[in-house]
Amino acid sequence: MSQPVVGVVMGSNSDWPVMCKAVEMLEAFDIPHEYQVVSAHRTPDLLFEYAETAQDRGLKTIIAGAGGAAHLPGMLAAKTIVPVLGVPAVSKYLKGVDSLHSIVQMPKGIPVATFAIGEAGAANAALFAIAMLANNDPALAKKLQDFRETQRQAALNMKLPPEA
Ligand SMILES: Nc1c(C(=O)O)ncn1[C@@H]1O[C@H](COP(=O)(O)O)[C@@H](O)[C@H]1O
Repeated sequence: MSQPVVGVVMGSNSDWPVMCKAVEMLEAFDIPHEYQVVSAHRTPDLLFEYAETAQDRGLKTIIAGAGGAAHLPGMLAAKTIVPVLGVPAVSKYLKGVDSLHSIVQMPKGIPVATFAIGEAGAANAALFAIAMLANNDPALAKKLQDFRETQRQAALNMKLPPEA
């Protein structure tokens, strides 16, 4: 795959069941991407290096997922002007509401675009990154329109009650 334009990072490999939904979406749209564990708490030096090199390495967006005291997206945003899309991971005890509140309440001046808790948030963060890339890529814009159309048809074809 060519040089990554979207970076997907997560605080722990325990976030993978959520964050793989972002990776799967990027793969479905053939977006060059990379993914790895980066933690503001456990690997702060790596976080700084990741953020400081992101723009020069060609990343156009970073999707960052973390749970609990989810400082990863905000600290990345503090260190780079590459747009950061935050995904609240589902946490064990507070079910991701803690992650959501940690990510969404950024101080004025350092934005993190915050998505829904869990799998839908991860998939939507990837779709949002794709939509931003599609602004300058007509072929990708067409793919995104086709995706919407497929989804629309699937909803129109839904039967009630749902089949088992
Ligand atoms: N929130 C963060 C950060 C961070 O914000 O940098 N680093 C790890 N974590 C989170 O800790 C949770 C538990 O991690 P473990 O399962 O490894 O104990 C994960 O959801 C991770 O995102």
